[in-house]
Amino acid sequence: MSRTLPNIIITGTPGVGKTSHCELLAERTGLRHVSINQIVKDRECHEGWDKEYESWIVDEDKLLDAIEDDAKKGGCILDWHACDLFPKSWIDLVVVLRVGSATLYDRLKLRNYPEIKLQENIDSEIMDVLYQEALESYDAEIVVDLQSNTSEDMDANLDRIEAWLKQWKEDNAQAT
Ligand SMILES: Nc1ncnc2c1ncn2[C@@H]1O[C@H](COP(=O)(O)OP(=O)(O)OP(=O)(O)O)[C@@H](O)[C@H]1O
Repeated sequence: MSRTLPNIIITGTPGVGKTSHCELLAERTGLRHVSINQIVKDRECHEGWDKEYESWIVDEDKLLDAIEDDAKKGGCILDWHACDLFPKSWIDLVVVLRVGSATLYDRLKLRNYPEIKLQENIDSEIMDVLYQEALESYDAEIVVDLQSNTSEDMDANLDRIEAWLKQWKEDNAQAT
C-alpha cells in the first residue's frame, strides 16, 4: 500500500515529552497529531478506568478500528506510550524518546502520580522497556531513540525528524 505521507510513532515512557514533540512537529510539518490518549477517552476505546493506576484499560481492537482510516491515508503522528499494537504496514518511523531518571522523576512528581505508577515508569525507562518493545515490533532500521532531557534536545530532535520527512517525501515521489 502506498501513502503520499508517512506515519510516525512518537513513543516513550509517560513524561518523556511525547505530546510536546508531537504538537511542535505537527505545527512544523502539517502532519496530524493523533493523541491516542484522547482517542481512547473520546471514542470510548476502553473497558473502564483502572483506579490504582489512574488510567484507562484500553480496548486495543476498538482503538485500531478508530484510527485505521486515518492511518491508511498517512500523515499521522501517533502519540502513545506503547507501540507494539500498531500494524507494521502502517508505520514508517518509530521515535522512542528517552530521558534521564532524575529528570523523569521530577516531571512525574509534578503531576502527582500515584507512587506505584511513578516507580513503575522510572523502572521502565531505566530498563529500556519501550525501546526494546519498538525493536521487537518493527524493523530496526525504522526505529530511532532520541534524548529528551532539555529544550535543546527537543529542537535537535524536531530538526532531525523534519529532515527525515523531507527525505521520505523525495524517495517516495521518485518511486511513483
Ligand atoms: N525535551 C524536554 N525538555 C524540557 N522539558 C520537557 C521536554 N520534554 C517534555 N518536557 C516537559 O515534561 C513534561 C511532560 O511532557 P509531555 O506531556 O510532553 O510528556 P508525554 O511523554 O507526552 O507524557 P504522557 O505520556 O503522560 O502524555 C511537560 O511539562 C513538558 O513541558
